[in-house]
Amino acid sequence: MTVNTQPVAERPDPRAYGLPVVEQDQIPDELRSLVDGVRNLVDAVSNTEADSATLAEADAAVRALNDRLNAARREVGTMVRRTMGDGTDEFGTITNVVAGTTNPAAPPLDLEHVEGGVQGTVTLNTTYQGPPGLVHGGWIAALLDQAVGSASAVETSPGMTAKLEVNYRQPTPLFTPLEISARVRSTERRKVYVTGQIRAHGQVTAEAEALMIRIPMDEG
Ligand SMILES: CCCCCCCC/C=C\CCCCCCCC(=O)SCCNC(=O)CCNC(=O)[C@H](O)C(C)(C)COP(=O)(O)OP(=O)(O)OC[C@H]1O[C@@H](n2cnc3c(N)ncnc32)[C@H](O)[C@@H]1OP(=O)(O)O
Repeated sequence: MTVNTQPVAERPDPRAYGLPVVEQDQIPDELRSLVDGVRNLVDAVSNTEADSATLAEADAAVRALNDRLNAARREVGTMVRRTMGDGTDEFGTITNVVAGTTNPAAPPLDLEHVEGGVQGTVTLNTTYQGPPGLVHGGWIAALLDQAVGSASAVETSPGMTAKLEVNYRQPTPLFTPLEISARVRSTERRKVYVTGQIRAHGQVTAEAEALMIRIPMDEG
């Protein structure tokens, strides 16, 4: 197996695949604020014990807003280009369910490029609950999938997850800063082997081994 974690200079431009690209810093502040507000709304709706009249009023207001916002929608597959801490660019779908900038269903996860991979911190509320007070195992896998995919993309080039094995070592708590990290371990042709971890209070709660397959490019 060849070990080569040097960044690949040639990166696919999503525009070449017919996908629109939005620059991260061109997303209006009003939209960022709305995303944050709706994230809080999801948490509020999930946990409310408000009376029926209040619920009916909120329901009508939300439905009216849906109609207004749906009057102008982005294309499915719209990508966002963002700069990861050290100046490295990353493309991702703007609605990516784990890290999409405009997706209120995505936890506010910003991964930064570090030597050999990525890392970031996220705190999850009850929207991501599985067992009482704990993060759902599917979301733990989703966070790790995003981290290994992102590490592979910035250290080599973008790809798809072919295999993801998750070990759940300890319960992962809600309302606690979680450190997410991933490192590229080795590469072999289009195969990229990546490991990932989630830590709470410095202890590993979940870890993953993944195989990413890079999107084929003109490299023989
Ligand atoms: C277009 C846009 C351009 C811009 C791009 C920007 C993108 C964003 C970038 C960055 C952000 C990153 C954040 C994302 C994170 C989340 C990722 C996900 O959730 S991905 C969704 C879940 N995964 C799937 O749905 C995959 C479904 N499977 C497939 O599509 C195929 O099976 C695929 C692509 C994985 C492989 O298919 P093949 O036809 O391309 O490749 P073959 O020729 O079969 O395999 C190549 C090598 O890999 C091995 N391989 C393939 N699959 C394997 C497996 N499951 N286990 C072991 N080896 C496998 C093969 O044995 C072969 O190895 P040998 O080079 O011959 O040694």
